[in-house]
Amino acid sequence: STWSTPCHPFNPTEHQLPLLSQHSHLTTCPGPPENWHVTPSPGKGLGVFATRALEEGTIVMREAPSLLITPPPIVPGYGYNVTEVGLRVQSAFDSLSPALQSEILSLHAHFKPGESSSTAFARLKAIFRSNAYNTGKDIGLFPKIARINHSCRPNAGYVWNERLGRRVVFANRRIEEGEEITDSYVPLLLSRRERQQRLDTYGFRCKCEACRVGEEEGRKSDRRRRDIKELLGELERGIAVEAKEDGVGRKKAKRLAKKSAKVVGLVEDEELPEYFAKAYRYAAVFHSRTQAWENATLWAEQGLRHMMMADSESQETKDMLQLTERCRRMWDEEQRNKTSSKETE
Ligand SMILES: C[S@@+](CC[C@H](N)C(=O)[O-])C[C@H]1O[C@@H](n2cnc3c(N)ncnc32)[C@H](O)[C@@H]1O
Repeated sequence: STWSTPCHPFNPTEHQLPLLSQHSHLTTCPGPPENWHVTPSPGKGLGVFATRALEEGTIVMREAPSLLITPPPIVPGYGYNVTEVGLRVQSAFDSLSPALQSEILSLHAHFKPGESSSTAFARLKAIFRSNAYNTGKDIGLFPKIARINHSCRPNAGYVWNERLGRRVVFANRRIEEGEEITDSYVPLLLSRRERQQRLDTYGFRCKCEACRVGEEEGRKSDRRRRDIKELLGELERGIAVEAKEDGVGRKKAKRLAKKSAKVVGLVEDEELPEYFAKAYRYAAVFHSRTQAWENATLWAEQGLRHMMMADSESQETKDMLQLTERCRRMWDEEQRNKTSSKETE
C-alpha cells in the first residue's frame, strides 16, 4: 500500500504538502505506484478506477481525514442541527492550509432542490454532506476516498482504523484492471426502494448491478437482504445467551447452527462481502456449539480471512483467531479419536 513504505511514515500532518517540501528525501522518493486513479465515470462525475488487477484484501487507500468535526448531539426525532454542523465544518475548514482548502473545494457538491448555492458557506455545507463519512464518533472528509462512487454491491469495503487515525479502503473481492472501485454510502440490508430513498440525499438514481435488474430478480434480492437482516439479528441475540447443555439447549443450538449456515448461503448468493465476516463468524460459533468441528473450523477460517482484510489487529480479529484455533484443535482431536477407536476395533 502507499502508506506502508519508508517514504510515507505515519504522520497525521502528512497532507500538509508544503511542509513535506522542506524534506527533500521525502519529495524525491517516488514511492510505490498507486493502484488506482481518478477519471470520469459515465453518468457519475469522477470516479476511482483500478490501474491493475487487485486481489481480494488488497488495500486500495489509507487516508487520514483532512477535515474532522465532532457533530453536535442528535436532536431526538429531528437529527443533527444542520446549521450547527455547518458552523463546525466552517471553523475546521478555516484552520486548514490553502492547499487543503482548495482540495476540499474541488469536491463534488450536491444541492438539494431549492437549496441556495450562492454563498461559500452553503457550498462548503453541501460538499460536506455529499462527501463526508462517519469516523468513529466524528465525521470526516477524506478528499481521495471521496472520489469513490456508490454501488449497492460494492467491490470495496472500508473501516475507520482508530489506531492509525485513517480510513482504510480494501478490495473485498478481486477487482480487475480498469474496473471502477465502489463502496456503499447506505446500509446494504435495505430494499431497493429504501436504499434509493437514502441515496436521494446524494442526488442520483442508483443504476448499479444490484439495482439495474428486472422486477423479479429485484424482488428476490430485496427478499434475500431482508432475510439476511432478520437472521443476523436473531443470531446476534442467540450468541449473547450461553448454550445450555440439556436437551432443549442442544435443540436450540442445532436450530441456530442451521440458521447460521443459511445466512452464509444468502450473503454469498447476494454477493455482499461486507457481511461475510459476520455470517462466517456466526456459522463458526453455532457449529462449535453443536460440536460440528469440521464445519466450524472451515467457517472460522473464512471469517478470520475476512476480518484480517479489514483490520488484522482489531480485538474482533484477535477473538476470531482464538475461536479458529480452538475449532482446529477440537477438529484434530476428533480426528485422532476416530483413528484410535478404529485401531482398537
Ligand atoms: C462522494 S461523491 C463521489 C465522487 C463524485 N462522483 C465526484 O465526481 O467527485 C458523491 C457523488 O457522486 C455521484 N455518484 C456517486 N455514486 C453514484 C452512482 N452510483 N451513480 C450516479 N452518481 C453517483 C453523485 O453525484 C454523488 O452525489
